[in-house]
Parts: sequence; structure tokens; C-alpha cells
Amino acid sequence: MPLSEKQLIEIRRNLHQIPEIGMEEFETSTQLREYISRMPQDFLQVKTWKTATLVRVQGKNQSKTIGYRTDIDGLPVTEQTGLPFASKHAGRMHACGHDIHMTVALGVLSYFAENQPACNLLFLFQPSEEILSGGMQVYQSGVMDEWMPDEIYAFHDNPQLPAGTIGCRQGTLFAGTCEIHATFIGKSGHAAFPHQANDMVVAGAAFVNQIQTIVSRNVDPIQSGVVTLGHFEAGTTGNVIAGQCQIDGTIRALTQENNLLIQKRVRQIAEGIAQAFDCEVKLELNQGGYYPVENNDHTTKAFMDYMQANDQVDFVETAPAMTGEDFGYLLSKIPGTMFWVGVESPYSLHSEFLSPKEEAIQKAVTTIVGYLEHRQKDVFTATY
Ligand SMILES: CC(=O)N[C@@H](CCC[C@H](N)C(=O)O)C(=O)O
Repeated sequence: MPLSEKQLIEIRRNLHQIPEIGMEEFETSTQLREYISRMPQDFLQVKTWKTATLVRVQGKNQSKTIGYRTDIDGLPVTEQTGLPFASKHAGRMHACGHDIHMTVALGVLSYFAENQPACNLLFLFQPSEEILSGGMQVYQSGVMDEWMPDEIYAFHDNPQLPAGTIGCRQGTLFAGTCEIHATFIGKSGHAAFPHQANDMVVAGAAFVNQIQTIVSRNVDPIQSGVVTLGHFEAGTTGNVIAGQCQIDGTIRALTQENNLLIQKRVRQIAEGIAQAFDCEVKLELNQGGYYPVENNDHTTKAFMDYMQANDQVDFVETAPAMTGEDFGYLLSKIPGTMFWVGVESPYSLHSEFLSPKEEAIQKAVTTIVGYLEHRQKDVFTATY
């Protein structure tokens, strides 16, 4: 029997308690592999790469493969939901809902493990979506090569949509991102003798302020961009001048062109601050595989047509979002579609209070199984 709603909720709660950060999902991948091993194995083949797990369901006709990806990592966030099944891992939380993503993937897989699909299905349980571009790493490792899908799908949970509602759009769904890591190095000293030191709180603060001009002065106002500096650390106490300042952040833009423009300006401003404050700067800009998430026209039309025609599905066409996703890398290699599933919460993704509604799980499983059943018929003649 495919996993029941009760079993799915139990699985989700188990996974929710053991969040691990990117490329360290050892307990999570062990649990996932255990759940997969309990399914009927007649059509299943499993491969692993580091903490990634790939499951191929052999179709009746093996000439085409549809991919379905879930991410499996958590965040370095301390959970404050007060839930009885809250994280048991100190300082780690599934604050982006990847526990929901994994559970839905297991639910869909459990259906096809018993109902042989018309074409092959590849389920990718991918590590490290939040950092280090796990999807890109899996792709580049070659482990997918012999099972390469012809098209691929994935979803992200969305607290702003009602539980189970599907959201999607043609074109760009999510921004391309780029991590900023800047270290300003000056000279520490006594608070009373600033002229003998080189204060990196002041240099860092100037960098933060200058960065605000990029979106307001350099990006075409008809387009958009975000530069968020979420981490600023300098000094130890009030009467010691800080000799070093660490600033970390992220760039978001809906086109690669704007992402590169913002990266260029961040670099110029960092160098300018170093010159102005006579200090050293070490700057790292890491885009990795966080390309803009560009939905393929053909798979997205098929997906949206199905959702709009299905009375059982609540579907909304959504605007692009500034969230990032390394699924953007996979979509740059394989045609496919990313979509949202509503989980209805007053708290945002990455909030320590996020508590997705669990009724979204069964709804999402039913909708995705329905779409994959439908799509299998067309994939043999699909053009992209
Ligand atoms: C869905 C989601 O929240 N994804 C992350 C991806 C982060 C990419 C990278 N580490 C960065 O910070 O730029 C997001 O923050 O949007």
C-alpha cells in the first residue's frame, strides 16, 4: 500500500526532529534510505552519492525518464515553535520546510513503487540546497548520468499560500543568488586612541551603507534586485577598537545579467572601502549553482494546463520570488518546472517559528501523483 496520510505525518515529524545542514545530512539520508527500503522493490533501483539518494522506478517503457527532486537539508536556526516534535538537533531546524518536501517525495515514490509507471521515474533526494549547491554537485559527480531524466520537476513549500494550493508560472520563478563573504582587516586598539588603530566597525558600517546604493542607483528600476547583509560581526567589547569585521550576505536578481552587475558593484564598493579606510579586504562572491530558476515553456505549459483543468486542485498563477534555489542549476541542464505548494503559516521561510500545515502533505502527494500519471502519457512525444 502507498504511504497513508497518517504514515506520512509520522515520517514528517521524524524527519523534522533531525535537521542537518548541507552535506552533513547523515541521519536524514539513513532514515530516507530506510523508508525507501521498506517499499516494494520490484521496480526500484537505488544509487547513493555522499548524502544524496537516487531512486529509479523502472517504467513499462524505459526510453524516457521523468525526474522528481527533493532537497533534504536544514538550516542553522534554533527552533522556537514549541512543537512536541521540534528539532532534537541544537541550533538546527527544518525552517525551510525540506521535511515536508522529503515526505511528499516519499509519498509519491511509495505510490509508483506499487503502480509501475509508463516511463521511468527518477527520484533525487538531494543534499545541501541552502548552501554549497548540492544539486549542482550531484549533477557534476556523474552519478545521475546513466539515469539522466528527459525532464524534471520540484516544488518548494510556500507559507503564504493555503495548504495544498499549487502555484506556478511560466518563465522565471525564483531569483539567481550569490553569497557575499567580506572580511575587513584593520588594526585593533584601545578605545581612547583611535588614531593608533584602524577601526573595522566604522569600515564595515560604511560598506553596509554603500551597498544600499546598488539596488537604488545601479539596477534598472523597472527590473529588480536585493542585497541583504544578514550577518555582521566585529569586536568583542565596548572599549576595544575592532581590528576585524566579518560581513556575510546574499545577492538576488531575476536575471543573470543583473546578478553579475550587482556582483561587480559589490566588488567595486568593497575595494573602494578598503582604499578609503586604508585596510585590507578579503571578498568572496559565490554564486555556485544558484542560477535563476527558469521554468521550461513546454513542461510548464503541460504542468499548468493539468493543474488548471483539474477540479481537485487549487491552482494560482504566482509572481516571481526573490527566493533562491539550486534547482536553477538543474533546470539549466534539464528542461523542467519548479512550483510552489502552499503550507499556510504566518511565519516566513527561514523563521524559527515556521510551522507548515501538515494537511498540505497528502494534498501535494495526490496532486503530484496525478500529474506524473498524466505526464507519462505525453513524455514519449514531448519536445522542449
Ligand atoms: C528556498 C530558499 O530559501 N533558498 C535559499 C537558497 C540560498 C542560496 C545561497 N546560499 C544564498 O544565500 O545566496 C534562499 O535563501 O533563498
